[in-house]
Amino acid sequence: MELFTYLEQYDYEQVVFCHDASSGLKAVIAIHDTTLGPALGGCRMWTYRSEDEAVLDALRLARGMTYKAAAAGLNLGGGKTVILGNPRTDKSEALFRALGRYIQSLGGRYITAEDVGTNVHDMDIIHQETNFVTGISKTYGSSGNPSPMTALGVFRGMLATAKVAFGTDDLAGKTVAIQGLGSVGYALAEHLHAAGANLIVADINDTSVDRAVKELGARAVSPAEIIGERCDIFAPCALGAVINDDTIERLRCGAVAGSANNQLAEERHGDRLHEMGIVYAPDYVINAGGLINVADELEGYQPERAQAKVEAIYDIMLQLYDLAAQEGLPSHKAADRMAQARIDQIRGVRSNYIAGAKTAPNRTHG
Ligand SMILES: NC(=O)C1=CN([C@@H]2O[C@H](COP(=O)(O)OP(=O)(O)OC[C@H]3O[C@@H](n4cnc5c(N)ncnc54)[C@H](O)[C@@H]3O)[C@@H](O)[C@H]2O)C=CC1
Ligand SMILES: O=C(O)CCC(=O)C(=O)O
Repeated sequence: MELFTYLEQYDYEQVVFCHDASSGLKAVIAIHDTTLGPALGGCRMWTYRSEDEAVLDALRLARGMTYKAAAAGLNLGGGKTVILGNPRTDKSEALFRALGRYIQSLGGRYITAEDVGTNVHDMDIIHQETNFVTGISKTYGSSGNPSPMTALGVFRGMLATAKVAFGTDDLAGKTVAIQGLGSVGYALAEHLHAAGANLIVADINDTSVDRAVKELGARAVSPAEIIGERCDIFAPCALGAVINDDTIERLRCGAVAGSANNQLAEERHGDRLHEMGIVYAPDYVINAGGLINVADELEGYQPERAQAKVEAIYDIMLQLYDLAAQEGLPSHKAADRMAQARIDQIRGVRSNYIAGAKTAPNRTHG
């Protein structure tokens, strides 16, 4: 990868390569844009096939966070960390503390949280070295695991999507195919079950699939089949780039709405969904619930306030679909336009110098 060419193309601010020989830490912190505030985004731990793949993942995820915060109305920029390693075998206190020290060295330009492969316990370890971490244990006055709020936001966004795709936001009797029953996917399945939806599920981990079959009456299919299942809504809740050249023509759904980041392998796949008449819920708008929840910590966490903002994803999604219809745009392009417009407006407002300006949210606990 031509790194600086890529950074220039999408206007990234900073990439930090973190290496610590004693703990074995190899990580990349990508900061895309801090116009609206400090970059906040989770920390992913994954067994990447190559270093290039890891760097690109960090970059793509960080840029998504810039737009996610902007579209959600938060005063935060976009960043993300990836740790190269196996989350099952390579975790240690030393590794997360080494990362915490790198995050501390950025002086608040970047704040971390959970992502795939990391959890509240890992964040608590990072917290031993830095306050620039969210989603730590509730005993610190923090918000804990963001996944339930992400799932709630996706559920609310799915209701809005159904309204546009099917003319009703009643999901009773609708069929939703969920790819990935992890922290978010399973909690989403529970909301859908409670709303009377029929579930089709797949995961590479049989335990969560068996549980969904038993507890939620879901029908299980293999990970290879799920994307081609006939359903009303396909919900990608595993990893990114699932809508790609190999999968897109197999979709048999009226809408795509799920939690995974970077669902579209390329922008043109969003255009193709639009041509196919499939309503696409832009990932970074519908999955902002976790971010909204952890961001609330920066003002002193209040669960009711955070939940109200997460539930408002329903309204943001409807505004977005309205904009897309008015402008004749595919929804992913309308989302980019909505997010970029806010960043540009606030950049203009902030161009006036004022002494002692509030530049970042204040964390009210340690
Ligand atoms: N946890 C959160 O609050 C947020 C998560 N997201 C995104 O949502 C997605 C899911 O996140 P989590 O639930 O936290 O992760 P997780 O790691 O708990 O769950 C992912 C699940 O997907 C399964 N999976 C992996 N590959 C699969 C495949 N090929 N087919 C079917 N299942 C597969 C895994 O076995 C696992 O159960 C990720 O893309 C993440 O970046 C986005 C915003 C916030
Ligand atoms: O929900 C989180 O863990 C923090 C935000 C984030 O990293 C994300 O939305 O992808």
